[in-house]
Amino acid sequence: MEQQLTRIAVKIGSNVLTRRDGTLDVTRMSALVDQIAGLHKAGVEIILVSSGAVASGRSEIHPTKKLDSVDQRQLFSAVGQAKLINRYYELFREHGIPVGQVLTMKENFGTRRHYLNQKNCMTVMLENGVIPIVNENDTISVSELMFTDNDELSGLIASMMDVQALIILSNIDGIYNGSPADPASEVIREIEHGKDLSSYIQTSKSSFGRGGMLTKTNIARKVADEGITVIIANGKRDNILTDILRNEELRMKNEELKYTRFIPSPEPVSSVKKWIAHSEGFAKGELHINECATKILASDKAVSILPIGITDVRGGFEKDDIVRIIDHTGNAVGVGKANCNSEQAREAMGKHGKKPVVHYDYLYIE
Ligand SMILES: Nc1ncnc2c1ncn2[C@@H]1O[C@H](COP(=O)(O)OP(=O)(O)O)[C@@H](O)[C@H]1O
Ligand SMILES: N[C@@H](CCC(=O)OP(=O)(O)O)C(=O)O
Repeated sequence: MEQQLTRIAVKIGSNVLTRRDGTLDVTRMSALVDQIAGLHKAGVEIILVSSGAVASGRSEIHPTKKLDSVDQRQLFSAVGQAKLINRYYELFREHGIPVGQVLTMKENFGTRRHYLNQKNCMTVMLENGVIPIVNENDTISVSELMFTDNDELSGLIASMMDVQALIILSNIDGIYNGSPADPASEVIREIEHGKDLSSYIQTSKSSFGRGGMLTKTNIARKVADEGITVIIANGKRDNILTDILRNEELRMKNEELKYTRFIPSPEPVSSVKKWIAHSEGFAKGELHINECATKILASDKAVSILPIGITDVRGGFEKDDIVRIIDHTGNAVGVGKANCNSEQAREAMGKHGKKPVVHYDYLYIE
């Protein structure tokens, strides 16, 4: 066995759990629970990120007047999440496995303190043999507070919980090298670091999904860059999870089994850097750097952002806030945790012999 997987995250997309008519596919859900239960009993710690709240609520409630999209999502998810977690509870109970519900939102990843609180919650669940079932708190996370979709959430969870693999289950066998509808297209089996996939991805989404394949690909790339194997596979196929794990552990070449695997980076990334990598959306300001600093950052050297290389400081930020790093051509090249506030950074800007504005340990270059 090449690599014994001991902790994984599994994301189940809306489409896997819903039938064509939008109702919850309990047969599929039950089959996936059976596989997860088998893996759990074999000693694999599993964090489940499950969509399906909105879809399962939609078939339960029939509003009398027309609702806007926010009202619909809030109403359906409030009803649907209760239904969904109840189903999981019953299905896992048949295997004697306790489950717990974790509802979260984007803001909870914004500060390091909230982030560590969530991490602690899931760690204590795993330590006590409980499977965390995570979903976005759709009832209160609206518009800009929302994750792009649950793929983004699953990436954050995988990174936060230091899993070895993230398995994203959708209703398609993987990423195709063309339109999935074209019979000439094939599933890409392995994706190496740095490969540009944009020309393959269509903007179309499946009927109940939110983000589409593009977000899946972007998230998968980022998570794989942090050293985590990411797999995109078809959750509608029988025994898919069990087959993937066997295949991954033995590194067998099973030609029958199709899925896309993002090869993880061999470089380890510290847990603080992982948090910073996913915190771009919370940036409070920008540090613009000169050409020389840009070149050094792009090299393999471990360097901090020093005031001498900074040409402009934008926005108002406090010490420990997240800031975006912008290169001399105006491109965002990374994110970091500020070592001082924006006033102090402006004061030191362009000067020699000053303390770093972002220390290397708190800097994530994309
Ligand atoms: N190159 C591609 N390979 C595979 N799927 C693609 C590709 N381009 C677009 N897609 C679409 O992405 C969909 C999956 O994304 P999404 O609808 O967000 O699923 P989920 O709800 O499971 O997260 C597929 O059903 C497919 O229609
Ligand atoms: N939180 C939502 C999931 C929405 C979503 O993004 O789903 P998906 O397209 O499966 O990633 C729900 O439970 O309905």
